[in-house]
Amino acid sequence: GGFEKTPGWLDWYAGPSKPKFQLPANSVDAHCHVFGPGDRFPYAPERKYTPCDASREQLFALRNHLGFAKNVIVQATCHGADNRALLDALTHSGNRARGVVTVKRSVSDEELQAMHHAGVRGVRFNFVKRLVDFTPKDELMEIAARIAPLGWHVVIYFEAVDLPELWDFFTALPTTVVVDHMGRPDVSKPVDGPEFALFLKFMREHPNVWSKVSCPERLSLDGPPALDGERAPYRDVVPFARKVVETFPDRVLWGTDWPHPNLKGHMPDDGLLVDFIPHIAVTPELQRKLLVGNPNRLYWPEEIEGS
Ligand SMILES: O=C(O)/C=C(\C=C(/O)C(=O)O)C(=O)O
Repeated sequence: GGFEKTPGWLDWYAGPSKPKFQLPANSVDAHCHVFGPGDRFPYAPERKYTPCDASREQLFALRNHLGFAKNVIVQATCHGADNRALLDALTHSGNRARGVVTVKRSVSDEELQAMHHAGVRGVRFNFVKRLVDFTPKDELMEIAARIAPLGWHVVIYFEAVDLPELWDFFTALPTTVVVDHMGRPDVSKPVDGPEFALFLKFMREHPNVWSKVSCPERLSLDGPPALDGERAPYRDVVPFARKVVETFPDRVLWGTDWPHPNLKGHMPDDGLLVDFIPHIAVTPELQRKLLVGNPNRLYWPEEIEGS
């Protein structure tokens, strides 16, 4: 116990609004976290920030409030490779949550099997330098080779400037690869410029690569949005997210990123983040792929008729 939250850290938005956008049935919040509570699930000693506690009960209450049917809970760096809080949430979700864990090469096959049974379907490799220290690529590739037979995929979180140096490693991964937050493009650059073109090339040339089009609040340089409901908030992010959704409609996912770790400028109202979706997936068909078809095919394939 006694974990002091990182100074300047904002708690998630209390009392999120009810979205105006009606989520389709069986929609999935495909990127969110549970943190602690610290007295039950201590934060990792090697962490680079200490979050506020964010329990499975609060996550599932938000799911119901927003109108999602399911969650994909992603291990965050503040818990390191200690996945107990995440696994506890999966086992109390009534099969309505799947997980993406962080493991070290020392993880045993029995542990991987137990995680699979609990609903884990992927591992996360984080390359964001403010969040993690360096992990040797051979260790990561060894982990990818061990989880591939389980049918798991690899979630990668990196910054756009690092894509060139990570390119050979990413394109050698033997699994489906899911990119967090479009690889954090610099939205001050043109959407048809060379930087984002490299990310689009990554997806175009590698059909095993998917992307989450989430976290506009992290990418936008607009600052706290004037959410008047009509004008799209985070307008500088919209062209980037629309480009990915419309170019690769069958390989995109969306998530709230609740409880939004490491946000200091403003904290988004999760209800208004849901209202952002129609600005980036502009037809009901694209919305259904983004929110229902794609995440259920990837995380609940056993529930799809004829699968
Ligand atoms: O929650 C996110 O996806 C984004 C962040 C943090 C993490 O992913 C993490 O700590 O694992 C961030 O950009 O600070």
